Amino acid sequence: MSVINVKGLHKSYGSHHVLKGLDFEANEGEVIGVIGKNGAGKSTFLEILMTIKSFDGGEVTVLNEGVRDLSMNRLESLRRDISVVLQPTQFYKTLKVEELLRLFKSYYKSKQDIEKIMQDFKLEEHRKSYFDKLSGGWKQKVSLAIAFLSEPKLIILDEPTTGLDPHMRNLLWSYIVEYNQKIGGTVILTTHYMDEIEMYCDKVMLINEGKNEMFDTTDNVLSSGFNSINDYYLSKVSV
Ligand SMILES: Nc1ncnc2c1ncn2[C@@H]1O[C@H](COP(=O)(O)OP(=O)(O)OP(=O)(O)O)[C@@H](O)[C@H]1O
Repeated sequence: MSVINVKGLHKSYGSHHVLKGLDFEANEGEVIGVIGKNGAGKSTFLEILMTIKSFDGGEVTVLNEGVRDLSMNRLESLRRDISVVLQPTQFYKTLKVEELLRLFKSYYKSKQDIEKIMQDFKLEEHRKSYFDKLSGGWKQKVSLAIAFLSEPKLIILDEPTTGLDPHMRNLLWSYIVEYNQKIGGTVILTTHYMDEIEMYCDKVMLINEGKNEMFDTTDNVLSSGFNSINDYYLSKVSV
């Protein structure tokens, strides 16, 4: 089943034309990595899928809803099925980890057991820590736990593992993979780590010059004569 369908997507910031007719599709249960050099438009693309950024042309359908002309009610109901990891905001600062999870549980009207989430994400040792005082990796873990609280159909993650140590990176990926396998949820993420794409993603899209220069399975890319996704990237994208 199609979860996201994008056709001919255009997005400009003033006179800066960032996305120039991008096509994309995600089906239920797929893990898709979006790659491209700095400034290629990856975050812009993800934010459009998250329904938090407008666009100038093309069609974007998320969970069977065309997102351009949705009423606020329909948009809110659509957003309930999508989890995103956003940059932590000011208000996180004054809350402890456990309080934050309880707050989002009530916000999402989630039936998930906070204790179980806390165990799954191994957050117990920081239960009483203020979010603001945690290291970057721990903040990422808490943000992911929050994302999984709502049992979303779709998870969109912008560079979820940037700046994390290798163990933390593995741990985050194990949560993503488990969510994907247990619930059959769809995951779309950006990363600059080509090894992650190779190990964990079913498909990969390369955004270059505002378009999907390549969108294929990682297996197909590797069997087309490249030793790694990193080799592919280096051969296709100029500095
Ligand atoms: N709100 C904005 N206003 C103006 N220009 C913007 C805005 N957001 C992004 N841009 C520009 O659009 C282009 C694409 O940015 P975007 O953040 O989508 O790229 P990216 O591929 O995610 O980059 P990176 O890998 O560095 O995170 C960049 O040139 C950026 O400067």
